[in-house]
Amino acid sequence: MNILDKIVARKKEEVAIAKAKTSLKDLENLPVFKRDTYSLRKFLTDPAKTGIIAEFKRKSPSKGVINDKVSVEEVTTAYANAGASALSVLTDHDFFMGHEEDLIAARKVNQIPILRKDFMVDEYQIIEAKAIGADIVLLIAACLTRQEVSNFAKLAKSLGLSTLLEVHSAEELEGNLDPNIDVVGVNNRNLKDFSVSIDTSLQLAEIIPSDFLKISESAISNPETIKLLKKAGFNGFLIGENFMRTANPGLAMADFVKEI
Ligand SMILES: O=C(O)c1ccccc1NCC(=O)[C@H](O)[C@H](O)COP(=O)(O)O
Repeated sequence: MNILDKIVARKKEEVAIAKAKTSLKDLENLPVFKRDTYSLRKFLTDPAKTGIIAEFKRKSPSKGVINDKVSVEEVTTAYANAGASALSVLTDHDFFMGHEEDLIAARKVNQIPILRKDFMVDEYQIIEAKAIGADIVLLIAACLTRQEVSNFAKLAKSLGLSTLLEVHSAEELEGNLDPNIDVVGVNNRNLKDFSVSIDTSLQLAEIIPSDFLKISESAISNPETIKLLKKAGFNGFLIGENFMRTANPGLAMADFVKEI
């Protein structure tokens, strides 16, 4: 079993527990569920923003603990003030030391789109994402069938959420380009063996149809890479560890954006 298989197996158990604890009706009755959402497309194409989707990430399977000393409110507001187009907040507990409460806290203090960074395996999580304050859901092609991608993206659209489809290869891209997807993300990290290469983004950029915005995800650690990715047509850049490994991730982002 590779790490992605393990995460997905655990996620299915967690969803079963969550469903037994909180009904869909209870989620839909929360005031936050009824709010207007922020559009990822709108914020990614705003020239006043940087295109960076800045991630709050305490721990990862590939790096272990990155930073468990900082506050989600302080870091995410500093990211927003540094020009983030959107925020990404991990809500997976077991593998990333994240929590739904982190996203709830980030929502209370930010007025830009927030991605629920988790492994979606069930429609329940899409509804839950809206109920905890997210604006964007992540659909990882490697974890889902084409039918699930299509169904989940349709549900997300009906709730006013943006959908980010994550791919790592041409095979994952082809057949998953559903019209309800807003943005295609190319993950430079192979989630099965943790190898990373920016070339994955550069190669796939050419075959992502122009009607989808595109972002590059993972292993982005210097401004030169952003320049290269922009030239290849990327509208956005998902960055976690490079900021989170410092004592002051918001300041790290502010310094980084001076160079892009
Ligand atoms: O980051 C990991 O080790 C990882 C392992 C298994 C599944 C997913 C994983 N990461 C999720 C991500 O895609 C990243 O958190 C995100 O793209 C930011 O990457 P980075 O800037 O390299 O922290």
